[in-house]
Amino acid sequence: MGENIILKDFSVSFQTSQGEVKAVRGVNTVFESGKVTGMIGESGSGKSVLGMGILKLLAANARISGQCYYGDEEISAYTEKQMTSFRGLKIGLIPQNPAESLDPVIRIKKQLIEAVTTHDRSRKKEAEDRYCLLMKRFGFKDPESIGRKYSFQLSGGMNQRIISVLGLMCSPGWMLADEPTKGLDAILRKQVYGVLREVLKRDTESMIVITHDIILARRLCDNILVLYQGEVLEQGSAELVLESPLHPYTTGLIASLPSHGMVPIPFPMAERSGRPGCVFYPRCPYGTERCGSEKPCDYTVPDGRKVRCFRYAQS
Ligand SMILES: Nc1ncnc2c1ncn2[C@@H]1O[C@H](COP(=O)(O)OP(=O)(O)OP(=O)(O)O)[C@@H](O)[C@H]1O
Ligand code: NI
Repeated sequence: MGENIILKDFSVSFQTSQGEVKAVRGVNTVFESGKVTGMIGESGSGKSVLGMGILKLLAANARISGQCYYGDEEISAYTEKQMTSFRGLKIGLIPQNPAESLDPVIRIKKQLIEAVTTHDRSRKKEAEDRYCLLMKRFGFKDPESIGRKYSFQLSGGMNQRIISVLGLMCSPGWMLADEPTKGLDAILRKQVYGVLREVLKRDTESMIVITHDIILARRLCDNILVLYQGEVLEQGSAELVLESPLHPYTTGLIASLPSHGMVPIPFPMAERSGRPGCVFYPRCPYGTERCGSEKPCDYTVPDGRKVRCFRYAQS
């Protein structure tokens, strides 16, 4: 069995000229080894920052507080040097934008081999074998001829598959996939979904998937985290969270899906803004005076979910 990834009061803020932006706030969760955990939530809710925060791949103005553990190891305390050998080896990344993640002036094969040889030069032969095996598995019948090309000579779908191979080159126990289907049409979405399924079947059983695609999340994930303004408002089994949501925000998110009637979540009420309480209070149909003045914590309900809402507080 592999290691769990554990976050304790994990927060990320950015120092900007307009002041501090709190992108991720007080996240407590366990990403279970052997399971697929999905992160969902509106644009700007902090999904990518949380994912990249685990790998410490954040802009220079970012500040992390709280802890991130990989098993017993506190990786949030790692130096950049330690982090460099950790990334790729333990957690492979399928990043949001494949085109930006491949170097346009280095041939495909060279880049992919280097993913292994930067960690250990003696593994060149092994890397070559793995390259061939993975490329074939991802649908490239002739890995050598594709390997001589540059990323700009390939289609978006091909680059997406190559970036998945890149993430898998070092055989990491974990994969982190950031919006693997963003901006893709239905056919490519299906292809990427197939790739993730394949990765899960053959390479790693532990995965974090960031997505807007709730249908993908329902199909692929065992567990779900629901983010809103940098906070995890509900977490638990994907089936429970997506089929019978508890938090008013999750309920709203599901109801706003085309398949569920497209009922939008209400706009924030101006008179409720700027209060110190729950982040969702300005938009919440159940908001009470207490919600405006006090922050709820993560309440565990009998089915095992954790919900950050006073409606689920034990008396
Ligand atoms: N370098 C930065 N400096 C300042 N703010 C930042 C920086 N990077 C991200 N943010 C802010 O952090 C918040 C969370 O961003 P993030 O990219 O994690 O959202 P997301 O949930 O992944 O959205 P999307 O679904 O659109 O990808 C946003 O408000 C964003 O503007
Ligand atoms: Ni994102």
